[in-house]
Amino acid sequence: MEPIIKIEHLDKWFKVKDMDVHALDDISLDIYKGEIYGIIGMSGAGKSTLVRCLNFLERPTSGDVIVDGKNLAKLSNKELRATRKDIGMIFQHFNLLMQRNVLDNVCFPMELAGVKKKDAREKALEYLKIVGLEEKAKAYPAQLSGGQKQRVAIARVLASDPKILLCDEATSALDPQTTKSILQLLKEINQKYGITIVIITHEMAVVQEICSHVAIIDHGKLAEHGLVSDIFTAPKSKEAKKLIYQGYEHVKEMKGKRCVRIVFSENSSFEPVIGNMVLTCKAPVNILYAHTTDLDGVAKGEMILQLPEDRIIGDQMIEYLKKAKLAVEVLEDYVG
Ligand SMILES: Nc1ncnc2c1ncn2[C@@H]1O[C@H](COP(=O)(O)OP(=O)(O)OP(=O)(O)O)[C@@H](O)[C@H]1O
Repeated sequence: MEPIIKIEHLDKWFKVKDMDVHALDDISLDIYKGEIYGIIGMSGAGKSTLVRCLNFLERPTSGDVIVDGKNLAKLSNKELRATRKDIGMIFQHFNLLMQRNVLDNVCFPMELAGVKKKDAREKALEYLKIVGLEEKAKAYPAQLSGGQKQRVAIARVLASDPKILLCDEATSALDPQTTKSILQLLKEINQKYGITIVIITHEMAVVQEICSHVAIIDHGKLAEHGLVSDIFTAPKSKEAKKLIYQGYEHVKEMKGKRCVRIVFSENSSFEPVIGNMVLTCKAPVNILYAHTTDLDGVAKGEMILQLPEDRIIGDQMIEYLKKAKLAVEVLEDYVG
């Protein structure tokens, strides 16, 4: 199967006064139909530039973007416009037309495409129903909450029947509860219509909530990519580790101490493992953090243990946990 988005050796340079900024540095990535692909990185990493290169809002300096078999660099302007119709986009600040009501906002792209007014309204109401906002059809954007505005933007993008939906920090202006409901809606859309979704975010929680795959971008380079559950269980790059650990509330407690992070499938019997480890090594451990996360339908448990000060006993414990086939990561290098 061919990927629906193929990014090959993508490079983007910006010239700012007499300085050259290397915003994207040799990025190659395959995204397949039906995936929810997260692109995550710190501020300035190059995420927005990358997503804007996917529909040629930004032209890459070199490299190729192939969407549904079409190399965007080789298309005429007309062909590019036609291909862009397959790629919808939603934004952090929703980009609604403030002087139009909700229904007219959703109708707008259909009007531009020449759909008859009556048909457009019917379709728009259908999409408003899907996003749960039928009763707000006559309201104006100023009368809506942030979450409702993003729902309108989602209904509007669905009205163009996209194959791909790009979400640029689409939940960054929303509170955690509203974020969850918008992510749930995106997941439903992905499952119901088979739309491939690319999500740009700086929050690992967003990736963990709905993405099947993730690419970690750091200083314009691809640091690591793959299945979210694999990277969560055993992050390899320093950037992936940083992103996964940045959410821990107990980071302060871990500072200066020797801690390990273990990850296990929820149904595996980890409790006897910890208990037996303590009995075998004859030293107690401190549980600093324990949490279960649902990653794309796979329940994963994670725990952060503070090891005894005695290094030899600590080493024995690490060995014990590894022998028990748990994913074990020593945290001392990355905390703080
Ligand atoms: N139009 C532009 N002109 C000049 N430099 C730019 C332009 N757009 C982006 N850059 C630079 O490219 C780099 C990557 O920026 P980009 O906006 O893609 O990062 P980001 O990961 O999306 O960051 P954020 O999360 O803060 O939006 C930054 O150094 C930025 O200053």
